[in-house]
Amino acid sequence: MDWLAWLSLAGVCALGAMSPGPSLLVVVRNAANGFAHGAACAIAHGLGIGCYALLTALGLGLILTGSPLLFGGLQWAGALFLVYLGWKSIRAPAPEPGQPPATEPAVPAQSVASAAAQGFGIALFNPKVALFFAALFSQFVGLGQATVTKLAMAGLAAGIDMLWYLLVSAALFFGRRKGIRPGRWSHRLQQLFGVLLIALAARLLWQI
Ligand SMILES: NC(=[NH2+])NCCC[C@H](N)C(=O)O
Repeated sequence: MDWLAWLSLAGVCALGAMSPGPSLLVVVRNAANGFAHGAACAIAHGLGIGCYALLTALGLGLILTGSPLLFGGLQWAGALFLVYLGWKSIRAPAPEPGQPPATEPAVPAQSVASAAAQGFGIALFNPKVALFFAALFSQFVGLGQATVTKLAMAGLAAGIDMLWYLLVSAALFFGRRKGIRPGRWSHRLQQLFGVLLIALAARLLWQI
């Protein structure tokens, strides 16, 4: 993989982590119990993402060596799914001006360990994550690719997710004190995510 491929992988992972969904909800709800809860949830979520991403990269590698034809089919299905995700992100409705962002009730006060368990659990059971990594990695796994490359891909995805949700927890903790709220920028980021996903899928067409 060249540096451009690594860069686009990192960009899509970052925007994937930033897009709203069940994982964000779980981190936000746990962060409402305090920074330690949010951080534990974020770190465990990142670890869950790492396990998932590694299994997906290794699995795709096995499929590619066993049946290149099946892999080709998966790669196309993955590209179509990325276009679909991208389109949905671009078309996502903007928040109404002046409307306060939905505030999530905190989960009932519980231990930091239980916050971590929730983070790990949602990474494994969030259906968006499974499809996302299968589609994304099918665009980057190649024949004869070293296992360490796949490990690095999974590590990159896990690290980015972890960092993002740690930032979210910190922003919620400090922002709540200062009364800062996430604004329109999250909508713009989501649209940028959409464009990047479609560009990535288009790369497959280019390679033929
Ligand atoms: N890189 C990823 N797709 N990470 C998983 C998080 C997905 C999404 N942000 C959610 O909250 O559900």
